[in-house]
Amino acid sequence: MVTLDTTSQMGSRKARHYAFPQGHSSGKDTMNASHGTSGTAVQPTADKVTLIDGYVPVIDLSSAWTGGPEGRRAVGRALGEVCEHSGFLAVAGHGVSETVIAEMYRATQEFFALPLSEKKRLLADPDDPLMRGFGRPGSLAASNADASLDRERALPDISETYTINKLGEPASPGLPSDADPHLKLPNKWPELPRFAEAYRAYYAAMENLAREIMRLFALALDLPESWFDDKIDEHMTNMTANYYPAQPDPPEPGRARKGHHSDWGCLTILYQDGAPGGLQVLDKAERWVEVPAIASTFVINIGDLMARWTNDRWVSTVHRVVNPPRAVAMCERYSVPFFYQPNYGAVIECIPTCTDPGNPPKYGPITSGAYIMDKFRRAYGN
Ligand SMILES: O=C(O)CCC(=O)C(=O)O
Ligand SMILES: [Fe+2]
Repeated sequence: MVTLDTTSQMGSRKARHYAFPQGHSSGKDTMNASHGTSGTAVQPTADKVTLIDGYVPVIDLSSAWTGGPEGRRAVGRALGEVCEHSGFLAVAGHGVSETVIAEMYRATQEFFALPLSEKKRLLADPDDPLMRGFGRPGSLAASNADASLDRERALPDISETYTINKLGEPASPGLPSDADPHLKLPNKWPELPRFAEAYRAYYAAMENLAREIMRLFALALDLPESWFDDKIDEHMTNMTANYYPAQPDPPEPGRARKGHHSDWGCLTILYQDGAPGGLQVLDKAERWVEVPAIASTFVINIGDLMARWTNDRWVSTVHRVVNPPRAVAMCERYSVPFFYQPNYGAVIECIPTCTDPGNPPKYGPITSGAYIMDKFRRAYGN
């Protein structure tokens, strides 16, 4: 699948990226198809929801689609347990077309391969609270509640980003009249063949998956299955492609591909390729645990807003993206998170089943829109 020649690349200082294995574009959806992912492929079995156990387990969603109410409850239970423990998992059986994923990945590689001057033509409007287009340098670690802004901003993440949001689409969700009009700035599309098409198709697939996962989350929280529906039907989700360039020279001490942080929104659905210098999560013993890229799965994690919504019953776990070891420093990496963010006006306040007399609500109400805009200001200074 993925082969790495670590002996000669430092000499050539030539960036390496992960090619699709032969036959990938057949359009067939199989559990073993792969597009730059590595690690063990997982095989769903009819009678198991948890395919691989651990701090970041692999959960098979198939029973939620095919197993009737009992299947949905079983998957909901499994998701709920993980969300209380690590808040990080990989999902198989998600139903997203391999072709849609492969097209998004191809488009992503093509975009970041453009000359910097071309990418800068799509630079995010400084007034855009959601930083759509080619992102400014920034530091995710600066968004942490306890961060020293000056220190973190002096050590920006070693990545490039490109972001779209549904609010920037022609038929975009409504906003209250007092909302910042810049939220409606249009998405910035590169003039690359089939790029916008690939991104829109992938975004739509993520919207479907996220909505379904929210329904399973409702079951996990002993809520009616449709409880979240009217809070996410006009969601304002940023989909961000991350490009982590090769590192011919050792990075400045203290700088990482992405500094440690927790995600801000409700849940993140992450596509990651299997290149070295990847994702790690902090476990309960404060050890960094690698999150391998497993073929045909997505990583899912809970964000701060969901932790707040559940009165901290569910956890938003700290993670980071490390620099590659020097022996493979010429390996580029790509990842594409879909940061699911409820409707602008959705009021996030303690979910009724997450409190009782001995466990009062810890946080006051806040709207989804105000919350996310504040996080952006911290990380990118807008
Ligand atoms: O690149 C990754 O695997 C994760 C990136 C990430 O954590 C983020 O963009 O919030
Ligand atoms: Fe993250």
